[in-house]
Amino acid sequence: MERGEVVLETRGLEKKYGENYALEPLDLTIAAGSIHGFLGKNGAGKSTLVGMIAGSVRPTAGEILHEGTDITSTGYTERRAMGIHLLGQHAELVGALSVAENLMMPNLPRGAGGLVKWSKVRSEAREVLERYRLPFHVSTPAAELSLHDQRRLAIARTLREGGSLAMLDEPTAALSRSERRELFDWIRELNAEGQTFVFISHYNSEIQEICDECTVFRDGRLVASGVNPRSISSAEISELVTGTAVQEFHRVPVPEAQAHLELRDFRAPGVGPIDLEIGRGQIIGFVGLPSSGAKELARAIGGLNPGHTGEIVLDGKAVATADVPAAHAAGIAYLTDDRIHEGLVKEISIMESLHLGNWPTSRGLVDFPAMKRYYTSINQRLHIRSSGQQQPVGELSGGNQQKVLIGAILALNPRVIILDEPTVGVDVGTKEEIHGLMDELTRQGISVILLTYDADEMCRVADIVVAFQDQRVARVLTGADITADAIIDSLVEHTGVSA
Ligand SMILES: Nc1ncnc2c1ncn2[C@@H]1O[C@H](COP(=O)(O)OP(=O)(O)OP(=O)(O)O)[C@@H](O)[C@H]1O
Repeated sequence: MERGEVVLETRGLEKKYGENYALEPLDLTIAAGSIHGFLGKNGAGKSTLVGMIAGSVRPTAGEILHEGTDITSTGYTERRAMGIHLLGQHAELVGALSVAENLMMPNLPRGAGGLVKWSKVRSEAREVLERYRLPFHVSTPAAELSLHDQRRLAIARTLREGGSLAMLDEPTAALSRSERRELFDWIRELNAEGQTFVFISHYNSEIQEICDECTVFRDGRLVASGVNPRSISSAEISELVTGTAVQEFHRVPVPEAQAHLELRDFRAPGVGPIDLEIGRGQIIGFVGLPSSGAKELARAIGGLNPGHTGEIVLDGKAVATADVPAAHAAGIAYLTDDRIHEGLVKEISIMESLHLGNWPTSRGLVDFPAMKRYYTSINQRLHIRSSGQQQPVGELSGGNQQKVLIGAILALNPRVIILDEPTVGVDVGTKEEIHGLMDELTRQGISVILLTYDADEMCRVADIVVAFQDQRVARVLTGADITADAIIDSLVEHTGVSA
């Protein structure tokens, strides 16, 4: 197909759940050889649209044409064979299967009699791993890779499959800067060879860097199309997405504060010894490459990385965080970056999810009015897009699930909160609301430990940044020294690897 010809077209394509539109009737074209961005607030309908194009979500009405052929009733597998691929928001790997099998499925090379040629599976997989510079062993089961590495493997698989249209739904979520850079290099390389992409991201800078054209959705409706993201400013993109001007939140730093959380000769699997003090009402950032100790320490404090020695002292008293319930009892709550496996139970309603394991009671009975009041207050604050408090969280969009998870952490009334990638998957407006909320919590005396791969976010909200390397604290940044470059340099200096 020639560059510029229509590779995909939708006519009156719509999706309703019950009476509610996830996506109103939509006419859209995607040009061959383009990198087409889909932008929009949480719950705007972006994932629904790519799901309908890929064949994993059934439209309520309308048509989808691929290279001029109506594929509306064509199944998901057939669409893959036609070259339509979707990398969804979750890794979508088969945990029990090896890296090689995950990469080569469903088209495993076969010999006479249909027998799988395993040596070929492994050698072809090795080539893909080499091409995408992924240091995995082909025989390792995917489940043994970290969430982060599973994501990289899933990206490599989608890009390897190529075809006429590759759709990437928030592919950079929780990737480090260097991995983003690599991903963009791969995308550009493949695009130069003619590959068409749909790219979904909540980062305006990424949209401006990689997309030729974009379409903007709001609350299930197309609000702008044919937008060249490089011809407008980032603030203008934010305004298109949210419908209002978005004010960036900048925290007034709290450089010093009375000790609140202290770690003394603290050691946990993959980290230590650590001696560290966190002041009351401070936001302290932990940065580090995978296995540096940053995440390991945060998880150990939150009770997710058992087997630690040494002391955690909170408000002058030693506390136990041997597991998550113990950490909660001590007043320490951890917001996971893995909401699918560690966060939410998909079948449970929003209202119940906000109190998972911690239902308010009155005279020994579940206090439903209190649960309802809490739902209302969180909803006023974070604007969860849903059909109501009873909707199962599994039916919410990714960003709205994240809002529920944040609400669930706050319902624990913690004294210390550990936020692991709190704004991944949330739209530009909500991101600023979450930053404002963090600031407000610290003014109430709550201390925050923040992990984020977004250096800009770290600079805007952290009072102190602790850089980890080789399982120890390598550097502490404060005040004007907290800059994106300094954060990246502090990793590069010690490792020679760019962050
Ligand atoms: N199975 C379902 N049942 C009911 N409603 C659903 C279901 N799946 C999605 N929705 C609704 O469809 C709407 C669009 O969701 P979608 O996931 O497409 O949003 P999105 O633009 O991708 O958002 P995000 O940026 O948060 O990922 C949301 O309001 C969501 O709650």
